[in-house]
Amino acid sequence: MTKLVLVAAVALIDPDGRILLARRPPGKSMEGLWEFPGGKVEPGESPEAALIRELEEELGIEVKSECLAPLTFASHVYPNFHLLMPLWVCRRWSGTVVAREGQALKWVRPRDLRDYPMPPADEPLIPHLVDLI
Ligand SMILES: Nc1nc2c([nH]c(=O)n2[C@@H]2O[C@H](COP(=O)(O)OP(=O)(O)OP(=O)(O)O)[C@@H](O)[C@H]2O)c(=O)[nH]1
Repeated sequence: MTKLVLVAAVALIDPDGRILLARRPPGKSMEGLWEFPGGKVEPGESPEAALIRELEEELGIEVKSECLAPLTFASHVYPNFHLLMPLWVCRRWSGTVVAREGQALKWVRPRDLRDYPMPPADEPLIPHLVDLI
């Protein structure tokens, strides 16, 4: 079996029920695709801690673990690895979302998510968000 990669991701939801997508920058794998904020879980790190760290690094916001609610997960075979990606939802954070890594950001209504090309692992997650909001 190929390497299992654990990635923690979140649907941040604003008071209007829109979800934050971030665009993968040029030069990265799957560049230009829109994804949920998050990233790889480092050895010895909990998935929640990894997500909280990534949200601070990428978006400059502070999230408390109590404000993360598990929603669903993606399990997807990419050519070089198997992605296992739990998806949390979060409606409460402190600070203002800013693109700290120069990535494009967009708040998107669930029914419009299909207008934003996402990595193939993410597509099965969309109906869960449509149902939730
Ligand atoms: N954050 C995030 N990553 C996702 C999503 N969907 C998806 O397939 N991924 C994949 O999960 C991995 C997350 O890695 P990362 O963001 O921490 O690191 P990276 O892009 O620097 O890694 P890479 O360039 O080695 O792929 C990437 O391979 C990314 O393509 C998603 O919705 N959010």
